[in-house]
Amino acid sequence: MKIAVIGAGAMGGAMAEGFVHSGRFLPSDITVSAPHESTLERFAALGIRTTTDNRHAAEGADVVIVAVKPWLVENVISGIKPMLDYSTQTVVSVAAGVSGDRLTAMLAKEDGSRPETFIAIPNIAISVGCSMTFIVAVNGDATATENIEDMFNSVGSSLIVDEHLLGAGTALASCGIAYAMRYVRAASEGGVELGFKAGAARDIVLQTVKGAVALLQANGNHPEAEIDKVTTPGGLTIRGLNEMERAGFTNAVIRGLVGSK
Ligand SMILES: NC(=O)C1=CN([C@@H]2O[C@H](COP(=O)(O)OP(=O)(O)OC[C@H]3O[C@@H](n4cnc5c(N)ncnc54)[C@H](OP(=O)(O)O)[C@@H]3O)[C@@H](O)[C@H]2O)C=CC1
Ligand SMILES: O=C(O)[C@@H]1CCC=N1
Repeated sequence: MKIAVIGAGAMGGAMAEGFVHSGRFLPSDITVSAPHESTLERFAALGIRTTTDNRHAAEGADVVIVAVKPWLVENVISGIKPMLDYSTQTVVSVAAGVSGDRLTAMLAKEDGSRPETFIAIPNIAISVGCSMTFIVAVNGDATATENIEDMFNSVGSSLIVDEHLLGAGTALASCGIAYAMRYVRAASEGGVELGFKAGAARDIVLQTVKGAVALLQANGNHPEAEIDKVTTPGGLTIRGLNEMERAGFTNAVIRGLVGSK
């Protein structure tokens, strides 16, 4: 499968790197485009094909991924639309907040034809094969949907959702990875105040978070059931948890998620 990634910033770049590191795709099967040569150099160093011409990138690709800022999607699509072959090429937008209806309108040709079209919202861990990606089949038959799902499953997990859940998914997983990292930062800073050097505190927090994830994935328990095993009655953990809640921990997380939807 040949993939064109239009836009080589944080997300486009992470996707290109992830696809190559997955081992599923040859670097030469990926083409990345961006307006500035300087943006493209690090991809060329990985053997990825690069170009400053979006049309050239899209030419011959089975899947064209649009990974520019939301307000540039229309312009980018109108630039490549005349040479897209809708009978063979699938278009995927990763732009947050650009609806399926808008994409369909942007992509429609004068004869009314439209390509297999998807919205996919990954998160930045796609670069290391650990994305949580939400996929909406805007106009996708079963085979195309399977292909797109397969492509994103090669770089993490994916979930097909109705479009009305996309904002929630974006907040929880794509913005959410930043929120998880903010917890890591906060806990690391706490670790320094408690006496560890910064690097050691970070490593300790990462191993602790890894342990929490591994436990929950292994037994499928609700987090509170695992927390109950840690909170020795009258012990230390419940004092810490209650202090965190007094400072608004759960409320702050939920407000952050709802605020980013
Ligand atoms: N960052 C994230 O975690 C996530 C982002 N997204 C979505 O991904 C999209 C990109 O976001 P992000 O990567 O963060 O943004 P960035 O600003 O990091 O990247 C945008 C990229 O687009 C390139 N670009 C600008 N204009 C054009 C053009 N006309 N043709 C081709 N490329 C162009 C820029 O090139 P240059 O550098 O040369 O100027 C840059 O490489 C957004 O729509 C966002 O909603 C979705 C999920 C998560
Ligand atoms: O902050 C943003 O708008 C993008 C979309 C989701 C994650 N980053």
